[in-house]
Amino acid sequence: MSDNTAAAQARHVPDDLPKGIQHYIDGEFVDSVDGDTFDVIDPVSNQAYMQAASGKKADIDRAVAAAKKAFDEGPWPRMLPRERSRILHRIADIVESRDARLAELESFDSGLPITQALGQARRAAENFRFFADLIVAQADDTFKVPGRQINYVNRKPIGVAGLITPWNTPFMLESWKLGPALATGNTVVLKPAEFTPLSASLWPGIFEEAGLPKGVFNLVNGFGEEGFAGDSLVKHPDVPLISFTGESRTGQLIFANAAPFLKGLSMELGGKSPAVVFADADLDAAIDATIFGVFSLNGERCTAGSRILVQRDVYDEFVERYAAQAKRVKVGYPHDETTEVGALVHPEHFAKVMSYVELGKQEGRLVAGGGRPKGFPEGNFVAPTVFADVSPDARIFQEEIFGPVVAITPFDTDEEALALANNTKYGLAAYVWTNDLKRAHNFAQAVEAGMVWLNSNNVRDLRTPFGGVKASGLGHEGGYRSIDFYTDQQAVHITLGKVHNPTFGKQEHHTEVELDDPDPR
Ligand SMILES: NC(=O)C1=CN([C@@H]2O[C@H](COP(=O)(O)OP(=O)(O)OC[C@H]3O[C@@H](n4cnc5c(N)ncnc54)[C@H](O)[C@@H]3O)[C@@H](O)[C@H]2O)C=CC1
Ligand SMILES: O=C(O)/C=C/C=C(\O)C(=O)O
Repeated sequence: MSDNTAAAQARHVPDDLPKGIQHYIDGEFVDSVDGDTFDVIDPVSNQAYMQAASGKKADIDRAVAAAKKAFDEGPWPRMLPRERSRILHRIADIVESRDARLAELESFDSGLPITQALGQARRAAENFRFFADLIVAQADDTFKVPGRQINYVNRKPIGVAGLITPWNTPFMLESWKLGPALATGNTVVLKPAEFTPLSASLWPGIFEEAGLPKGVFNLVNGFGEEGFAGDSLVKHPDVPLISFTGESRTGQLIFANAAPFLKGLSMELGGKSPAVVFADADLDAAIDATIFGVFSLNGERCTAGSRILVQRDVYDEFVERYAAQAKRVKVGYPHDETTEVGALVHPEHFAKVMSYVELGKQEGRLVAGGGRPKGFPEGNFVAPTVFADVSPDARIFQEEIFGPVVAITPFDTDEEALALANNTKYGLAAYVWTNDLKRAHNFAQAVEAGMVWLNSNNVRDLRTPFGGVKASGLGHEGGYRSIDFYTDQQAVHITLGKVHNPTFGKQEHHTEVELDDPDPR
């Protein structure tokens, strides 16, 4: 593709792009040991705009060795939570102060609309600030026990955490893991998604400026497959923890590869979440929220409400109004502040989403979109696409598309709505629209989803857990669940008074412990 194409002319290339993207190991930017690189492309022109270092086992070995040394010998795990918290707050301040630049780079690299990329950059700062506060507020359990014992929980950082992240909102999802892993005193090796390495290349500067000690944060770019960076991180014996966000089938592979090492695993995986609209719902609110729920972040969002189930009494009205609104969603260049849906991340992903759009034309009734939008002859642009009357066994009802494509299906009764909602291998999120309080809560109790939003948009307080059930994940991140994942909780039992030893082997009667040394409470 030449530079004269419409897309190449329309794209906005940020000033002062780095010359190339390197790894960052033990406080230094470095190339791959074998010198290998890969092309990084922008999704508007699909042209390579730079090269990134392609990490393999040797690079992961170097990064893990640096992180292990920083853990075994460095100050980070030994600092008081308050001291680490100060550095994390500084990181949050720096991220906030660079939000516009971060958004510009993220939007250019990933195709996310600039206004949404800005929101995600601010959410990344919030993640650091939240864990900076949480680690100081953390109260560990202490119990007074009969026999003048005290039992308490000693939380300890675990070691080198391997963090493997996807491309849909890269910087923010990296912060999701970096915040708690660092707050709790671990050291890390981050392996960002190969489609979108640009924003991650800003972490080293941010961390250095905030005063994070050398070796605590390490970054290895590259692919996930066997022998490459992701796989090598999972199989490294000195990495006891892997926190992974990505596709369910990648999660299964990582699970298997980590099994021989019995590693701690946190898995945030795919989704095909239902949005259930009952006839008594506030339809205006339900339509606005379900439009946002599947078309924001270009539809490349794990919690997308990509199956909308609508009660038959309002089905025709809903479909008509929904399609009309979907047609008004503004597709545009990612850097344009009025854009609501930008360009999908990569031509491979674009081809996948387009293949589902074509399949949908056989499996459902196309009522909006259906392919490349007018005015965008190149680049990874897909018009917001709506299929109605989709049967529950259709592939577009069952499979995660991860793009701006939604399937709408009618139902009659509450029982049918629940059965349809649960009729998928995934269980990440569910959204329910009804004005009947009992119905809403009963549905929430029964639906197979890690997160449920009732008459509500996808907004999560950082104290609540994020995670899925079934093929959508294993474990939860967020709030104290993240602190639990990134720490060992050692139970310590101590006797303060007289020790009541059992009399085994002394030919005496074996008696119950006597409380002759009363607890002074
Ligand atoms: N549940 C959640 O919290 C979220 C889940 N996701 C899911 O992420 C997916 C989209 O992201 P993708 O980047 O396409 O996922 P992916 O699974 O293809 O890749 C994710 C990361 O894993 C690495 N990887 C691939 N194979 C690996 C292996 N064998 N060993 C170690 N690492 C490996 C990749 O290089 C990348 O960094 C969607 O399924 C989406 O639902 C996205 C955001 C949030
Ligand atoms: O920060 C959160 O609470 C949610 C993030 C959600 C996504 O990244 C997603 O839905 O893809």
